[in-house]
Amino acid sequence: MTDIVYDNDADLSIIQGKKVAVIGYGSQGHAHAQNLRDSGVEVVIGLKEGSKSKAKADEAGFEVKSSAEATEWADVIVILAPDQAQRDLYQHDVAPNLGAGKTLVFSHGFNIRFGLIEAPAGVDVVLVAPKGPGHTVRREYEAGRGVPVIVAVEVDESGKAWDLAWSYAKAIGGLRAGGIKTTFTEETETDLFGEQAVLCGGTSQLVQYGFETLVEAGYQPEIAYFEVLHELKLIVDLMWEGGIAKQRWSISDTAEFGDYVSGPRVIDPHVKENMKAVLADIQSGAFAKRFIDDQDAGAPEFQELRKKGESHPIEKTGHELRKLFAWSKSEDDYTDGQVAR
Ligand SMILES: NC(=O)C1=CN([C@@H]2O[C@H](COP(=O)(O)OP(=O)(O)OC[C@H]3O[C@@H](n4cnc5c(N)ncnc54)[C@H](OP(=O)(O)O)[C@@H]3O)[C@@H](O)[C@H]2O)C=CC1
Ligand SMILES: CC[C@](O)(C(C)=O)C(=O)O
Ligand SMILES: [Mg+2]
Ligand SMILES: [Mg+2]
Repeated sequence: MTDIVYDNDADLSIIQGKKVAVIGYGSQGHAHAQNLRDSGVEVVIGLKEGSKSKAKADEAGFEVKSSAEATEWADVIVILAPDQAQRDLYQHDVAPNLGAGKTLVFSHGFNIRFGLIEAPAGVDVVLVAPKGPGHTVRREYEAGRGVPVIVAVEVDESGKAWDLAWSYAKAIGGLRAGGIKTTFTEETETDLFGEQAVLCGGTSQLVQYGFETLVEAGYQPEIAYFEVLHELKLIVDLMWEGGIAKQRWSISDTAEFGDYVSGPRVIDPHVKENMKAVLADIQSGAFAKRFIDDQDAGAPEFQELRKKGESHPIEKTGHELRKLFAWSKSEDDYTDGQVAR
């Protein structure tokens, strides 16, 4: 069994003794910044000129500097801008202000693994990657729990990079759930695979096909939505609590038998071959190149795919239905006022 690191194995005072700049105040950025601060760490936020996020960081009571000033001020610089923005941000604002003895922290290894960022000599480079969305990282911390983290050290010039990384992981709440050692390569490739093949890409496509199949057969879209999307969370919650076995224990025997006979008809062995092809594109760098080249060109492919996803009929059905839930809060709270985003 892999060693799992918990709160008692890490020294919080290490990160409490550092000045930390969190660059980016989005999903991960706001969560790391607020959890660090609640753990007694001195934090400033680094943002670009005219940033839309500045108001939120101000409202939360943080000092906001330019990314360059924040990097110059800090001992520990946490790069939590979007992956596609990190290369330019690093070149223009971070690198010129990175003195020896500082530490760079990432939450995803993309830019290091694919050679888009190369830290200078004298700088430690570490990864503390929560295995969950940033808003959950904050929510769990506030609830006295945490989201598991995986932790890596790419460069350990100081000889103290691991101690600092575990201390940081503890401060954001990750070691309440547990931390596992990894490498930048393992984190990057498994994270990209998980989100593309199963968690985001695979699941979204499965749900859309399920919805389309029922609606095209003449069933009501609202009932199709409940069946393939709403209830998915309730089923996955059981898997999360006790594995696939607990989910199968809770459902009816009819559902369990259908699971065994029809699951492999839908997700047949070709799907595993497709997954292997997706993994190969991640490992070779083909996916990273496609993503970054598109971003460099103004993201035409990304924008077109996003628009197509947003206009799928399941989004309209879901938007209307969720408004009717008694516990529903405005979707504007987490979509910046836009439907489905
Ligand atoms: N989202 C998640 O839950 C997870 C993300 N990660 C990793 O965490 C990192 C951050 O991702 P995520 O939180 O999704 O990012 P977001 O897209 O939520 O980050 C947006 C933030 O970055 C700011 N930003 C954008 N460009 C720059 C720039 N050039 N300089 C400074 N700030 C900038 C934005 O400012 P503005 O408002 O002005 O645009 C905003 O504050 C990535 O490496 C990602 O892979 C890892 C695990 C999970
Ligand atoms: C599953 C998507 C993710 O990898 C995450 C929330 O962990 C991401 O990049 O946002
Ligand atoms: Mg990811
Ligand atoms: Mg992830």
